[in-house]
Amino acid sequence: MQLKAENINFKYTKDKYVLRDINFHINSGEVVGLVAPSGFGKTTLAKILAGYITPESGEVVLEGCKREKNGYNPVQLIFQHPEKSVNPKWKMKKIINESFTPSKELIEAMGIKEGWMNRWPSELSGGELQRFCVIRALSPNTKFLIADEMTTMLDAITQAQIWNVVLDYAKKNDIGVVVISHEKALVDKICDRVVDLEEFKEEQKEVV
Ligand SMILES: Nc1ncnc2c1ncn2[C@@H]1O[C@H](COP(=O)(O)OP(=O)(O)OP(=O)(O)O)[C@@H](O)[C@H]1O
Repeated sequence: MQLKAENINFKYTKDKYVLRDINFHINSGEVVGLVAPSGFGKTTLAKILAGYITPESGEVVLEGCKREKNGYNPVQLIFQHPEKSVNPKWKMKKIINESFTPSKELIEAMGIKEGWMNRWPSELSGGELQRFCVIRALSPNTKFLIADEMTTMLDAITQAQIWNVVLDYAKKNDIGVVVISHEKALVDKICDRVVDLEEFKEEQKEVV
């Protein structure tokens, strides 16, 4: 299976392209880094790959898998700030079971404590909450995972624990993982290959 973005052009405002003729692909089971300086459009490309926003031109193709319009999204996106991606009016028990029931082993490996299940999102730390958001994205129907600065706000131990679980799960389930991070050491350590958006820089020009 392959997730592919071809000749992507996108702009938020009419006078400046954020993405210009961008090509990107990832195969099942691959771990691919997506790097570039701040503001280069990494998050924008992540949202396009996940189908959250539509490019002005170009195409995103998910080869070998059908995307249901109102069904589960096989391309899951995890953001840096977990508090923005959970319903504050739901308790953690409901949040973690939103799309599937994760196994006890997975919950334990992620370091989630039983006592957290009855809490509201506002009663957990950022690292505790992010563990829920990561597990929630590891459904059997997930084919690709886009981790957009997923562990940037967390301490080194929590970061390592979460990545160990994600990479182990991805390997066992043949999931492709896109790693968006400013942490070069992390990208170099876990990625099979790295795509640098800066290499497309020459083509990201102001529209006259
Ligand atoms: N909703 C929006 N409306 C207008 N401009 C936006 C919007 N979202 C992002 N931008 C702009 O688009 C550009 C790319 O933003 P994006 O978040 O994709 O970059 P990034 O490479 O992920 O940055 P960072 O590494 O800082 O997270 C930035 O100049 C940003 O200001």
